[in-house]
Amino acid sequence: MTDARTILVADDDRAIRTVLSQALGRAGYTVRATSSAATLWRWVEEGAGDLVITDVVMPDENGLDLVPRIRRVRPELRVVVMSAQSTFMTAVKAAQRGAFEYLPKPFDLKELLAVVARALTAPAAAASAEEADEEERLPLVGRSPAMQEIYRTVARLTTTDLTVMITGESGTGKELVARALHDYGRRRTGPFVAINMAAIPRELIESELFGHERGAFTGALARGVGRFEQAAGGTLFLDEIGDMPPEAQTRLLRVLQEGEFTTVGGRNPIKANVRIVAATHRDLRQAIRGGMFREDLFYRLNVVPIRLPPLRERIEDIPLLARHFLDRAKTSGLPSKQLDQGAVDRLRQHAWPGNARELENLMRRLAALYPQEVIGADAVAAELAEAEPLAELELRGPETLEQAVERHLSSFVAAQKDGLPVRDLYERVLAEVERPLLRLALAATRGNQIKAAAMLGLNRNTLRKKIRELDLPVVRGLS
Ligand SMILES: Nc1ncnc2c1ncn2[C@@H]1O[C@H](COP(=O)(O)OP(=O)(O)OP(=O)(O)O)[C@@H](O)[C@H]1O
Repeated sequence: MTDARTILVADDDRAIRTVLSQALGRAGYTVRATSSAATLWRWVEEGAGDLVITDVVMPDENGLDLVPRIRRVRPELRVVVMSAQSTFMTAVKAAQRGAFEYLPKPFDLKELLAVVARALTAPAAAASAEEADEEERLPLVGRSPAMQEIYRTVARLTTTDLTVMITGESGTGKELVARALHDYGRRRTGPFVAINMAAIPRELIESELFGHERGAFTGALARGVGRFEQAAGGTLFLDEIGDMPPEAQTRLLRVLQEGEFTTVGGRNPIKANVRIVAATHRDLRQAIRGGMFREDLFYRLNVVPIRLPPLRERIEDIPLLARHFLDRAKTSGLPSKQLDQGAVDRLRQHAWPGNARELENLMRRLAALYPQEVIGADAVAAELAEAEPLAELELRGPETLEQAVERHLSSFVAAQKDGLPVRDLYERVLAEVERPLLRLALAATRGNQIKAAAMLGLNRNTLRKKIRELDLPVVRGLS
């Protein structure tokens, strides 16, 4: 190492200044620490320091506001922002204003030292500090360490166009993260176009994605613009990518490799100008092993993976999320409600197989159905029990669903003479289960597909597709 690098630290908390000075000093750096933004600014203007570490909330000025000013006068001077207000917006603002890194407090000293080392050695980027004064509307809620990690990743990605693959169980917020990547990213002035692979008939996916020429197939009466073209200059969100049929996968791979595409039935290549964000609740590695998903496409899409943890792995987020969903319910016209401590405790005990979406639906139901303003544990327990008839059903009765299915299947297999039964057995058996299940859900909700989808824990588009595939009668106007 050449002569010691100097680090400027600004934080109004003396304890933090001491800890940082000691840790950085031990690591061989020279440290100048102050409690005020004004002093930090003076040092910066004087040309002192090789790196800045600043807190956000200081008595005289907000550390985040200082970042673009520092970047303007000394573009080479990197700034690391620390904050105890570890919300999504702090992370995003820090990134958008040109901070090198954002550290939610409390942080680990080892992590801090690693960030400092990177900040002092990373090659200069051509990033420009851009100020965006978006209102404090939090698109993503939750302060668990797992969500903090996601905020940091999303924030870092707002200054790039890298392809992102979001995985997570249904209802964990994959679409929300995709939107945040767009809304706070470089392409935010362009369109955000979403396409759900599970909701479109397989034979139409390619034309939906890439468009088609007039007469390209029966029914193609006019030229159709595909989502790739619609999303030009913006973001294309490929939802349920694990459900993409093989031919479409091959075509998508080619587009990603070559940066251009042709419409179905067309000849002239069109330049692709989209940022791709893909999402799936499936285990794609398993799909690859099973020959259902192309490995080369997976690696093209999985440039930056983001894994959204299920809600049961971050129960500390439940109170904040519940509050957030009650507020949302109120904005959409439902009465204002609060949860008492018992209700919150009851929420924490639930397993949340439907994740944030299940919690959101529950909060809407509570807001809509319960007259009292403060909701207690009993109401929550009653609604949770109501929402779980299937789980209970399986435990009750002389025969479980699984046993019944097994009994039917065994006699079916035994009836096959040489032991090797018909083709498509898997699909056929699943359809046998899906058909009555969907029929029941539709009957119970009097044909209301939105409610039936919520009851089943399915995406509305997925339900619609299944109704079509299984040829179920659609009864309208009942509700
Ligand atoms: N961290 C969060 N903060 C606030 N709202 C959230 C959060 N996570 C999820 N939600 C809300 O929960 C609902 C479900 O989220 P979303 O549709 O993004 O899930 P998903 O993972 O895409 O689900 P699926 O795989 O079933 O399509 C949405 O209404 C979303 O706004």
